Amino acid sequence: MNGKQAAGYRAVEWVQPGMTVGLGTGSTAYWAIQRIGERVKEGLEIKAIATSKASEKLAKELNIPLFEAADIPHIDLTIDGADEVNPQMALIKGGGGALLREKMVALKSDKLIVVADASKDVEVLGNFKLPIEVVPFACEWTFENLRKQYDVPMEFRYRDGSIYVTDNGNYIVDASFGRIEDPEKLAVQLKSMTGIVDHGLFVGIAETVVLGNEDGTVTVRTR
Ligand SMILES: O=C[C@H](O)[C@H](O)[C@H](O)COP(=O)(O)O
Repeated sequence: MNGKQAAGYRAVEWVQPGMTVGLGTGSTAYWAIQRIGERVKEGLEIKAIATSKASEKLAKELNIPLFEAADIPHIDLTIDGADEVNPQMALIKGGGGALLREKMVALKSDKLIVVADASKDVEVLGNFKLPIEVVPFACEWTFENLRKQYDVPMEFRYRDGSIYVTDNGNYIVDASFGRIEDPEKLAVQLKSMTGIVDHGLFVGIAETVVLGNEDGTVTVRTR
C-alpha cells in the first residue's frame, strides 16, 4: 500500500453510519472513495456529495448514494486531498482544477480531513503553483490585474493544447508565488479581485491531516 492509499483508507475510519460525507477529488481522495465504496458494499448507509464530475463518476460506479447540493442541508465530514499542507494546516488545492466545489463542500462540512502523501507536507506554501479560478469573460483583463498586483510568473492552464475548463465552466490561472508567507492575507486579497471566482488557498478550514508515508504507515495531525 503506498502513501496515498494508506492516507485515503485511514481517513475513512472517521466515517460513521448515517453520516453525510463530502467526496474529494484527485489521486489520494480516489482511495478514500474506493474504501467508502467497499464499506457501502458491506452495508454502510451514508449520503454523499461529490466535489467534481470525476469523483461523481467514480462514486456512481461504486454505488455510493449521491445527492445534489439542494438535498444536502448539512455535511458531517469531507475527505479531500491537497497539493501542499503547511504546519498550520493551511492548504494549496486545485491541482486537479476542482478547487471551487471542493471549497464549497469543505465550508459546508463540520470537519475536513485532508489526505495526502508525505511529499505534500511543507513548511511554507507556494512551491506548488497556486490555482486561481477566473471567469472566461475578459479573462485577459483579470490576468493583467493579477500580474500587476503580484509580479510573479503565472499562466493560464492548458490541457492537450486547449485552455482548461473547470467543471463550473471557468478557466484557471496557475501562479508561481514561490513562498506564501501570509496565506490568509493573500487569500483575502485574491477573493476581493473582480473576475476571480475563487482560489486554491484553504486557510483555517482543515482540522485533521492524514499523511501517508512511503512504507504504508500514516501520521495523523489534528489542530
Ligand atoms: O483539484 C484537485 C484537488 O484539489 C486535489 O485534491 C489536489 O490537487 C490533490 O490531488 P492529488 O491527491 O491527486 O495529489
